[in-house]
Amino acid sequence: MKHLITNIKELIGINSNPILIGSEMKELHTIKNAYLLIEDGLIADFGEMTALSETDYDKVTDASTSHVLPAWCDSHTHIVYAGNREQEFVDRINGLTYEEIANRGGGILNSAKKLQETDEEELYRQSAVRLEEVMQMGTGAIEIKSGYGLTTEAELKMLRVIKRLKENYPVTIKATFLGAHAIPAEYGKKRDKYIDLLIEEMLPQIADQKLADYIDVFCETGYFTVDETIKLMQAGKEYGLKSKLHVNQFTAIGGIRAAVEHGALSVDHLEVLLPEDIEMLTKGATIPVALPSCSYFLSIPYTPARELIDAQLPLALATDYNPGSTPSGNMNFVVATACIKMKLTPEEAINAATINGAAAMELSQTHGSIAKGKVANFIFTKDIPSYGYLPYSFGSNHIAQVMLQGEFI
Ligand SMILES: N=CN[C@@H](CCC(=O)O)C(=O)O
Ligand SMILES: [Zn+2]
Repeated sequence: MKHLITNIKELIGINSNPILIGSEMKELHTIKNAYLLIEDGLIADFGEMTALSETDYDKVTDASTSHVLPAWCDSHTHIVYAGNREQEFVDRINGLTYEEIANRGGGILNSAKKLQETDEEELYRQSAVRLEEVMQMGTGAIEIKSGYGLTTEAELKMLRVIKRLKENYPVTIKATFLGAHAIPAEYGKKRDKYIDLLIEEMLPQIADQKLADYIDVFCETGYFTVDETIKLMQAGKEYGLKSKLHVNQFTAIGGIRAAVEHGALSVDHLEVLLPEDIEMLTKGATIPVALPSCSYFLSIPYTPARELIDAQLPLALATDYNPGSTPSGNMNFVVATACIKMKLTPEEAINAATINGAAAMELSQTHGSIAKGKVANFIFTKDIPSYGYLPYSFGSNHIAQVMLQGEFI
């Protein structure tokens, strides 16, 4: 099946590099008045309209009112959860902090209780609604974490739901095991017993059933220590799982050094960064990932993204869609907020949300840019004056249509 898209106002994100680093992120290559040829769900060709040679196509679509860019690659989400935490939102408005709510048994443990009480079918149904919502907002590849189960049974349930979503939707999904999201209350002072459960009971079953691509740990004061994080990264590695870590959200305790030294794929959050953390990142290949919607929702500092890019590091942007700190999966808002609050240029923000997001999921050979052979995942915009208008005119929906795997959804 050959589908030709003609007269594209501007085709955006033409790039064959697997990741863009530092000043490279400023470049966003485009072609004005372009065509795009899609064959069997992949990009077969593209170029200027004037270079298009006459051939037979099965379908032709005129895109003369659209800018076309790669679908978003959201490398950090927790979209499989049960219910919501709207009450905690109101509690925070009334003066409690995220930490105070967690210390009273709210937060992650609140979501874990809800998820344990929800059957697998209902959990799938609620999660599928969220996945469909983010696809309509332009997301074509997404990472989804477990971590609201915190028992073997409930963690496996979450990961099976992710597997079913993978099978049923035309969006590329990577699954991450985040059993080390919080210590369940019943383990109290016996935290070592919970770490043993993660390593000796959960990991082997998850690996045996091929339910996860990565392992994650919430390395943070009050959650998991650096030593525990290292132990879990090493255990994951024995089962072939690279790490993608939650680090430096509230405090800088040395998680970044551990991540880089143990070859983590990404370090995510980074709202609180010390100069030595940035220095450490320049010595390794671990990708920093910023989550600006989380900063927005919790009123915590924004990741110093300018400093990271100016240190010649790559940067990826993701949503962190979850019920507690970021009940939003809108990558368009993430891109706009990165420009408005973190001083990224529109070019840097779009690159961070596409090709660098793909790299943070090891998908950049197939996703995240316009290049021959890549999956035909695109956002077709409404009639806007330029791609910079997307973050500038924040909060409006500028998407006319989304194409995933060569089909309009
Ligand atoms: N920080 C850790 N985990 C999630 C939020 C957890 C929650 O509040 O449910 C995050 O990435 O922000
Ligand atoms: Zn998260």
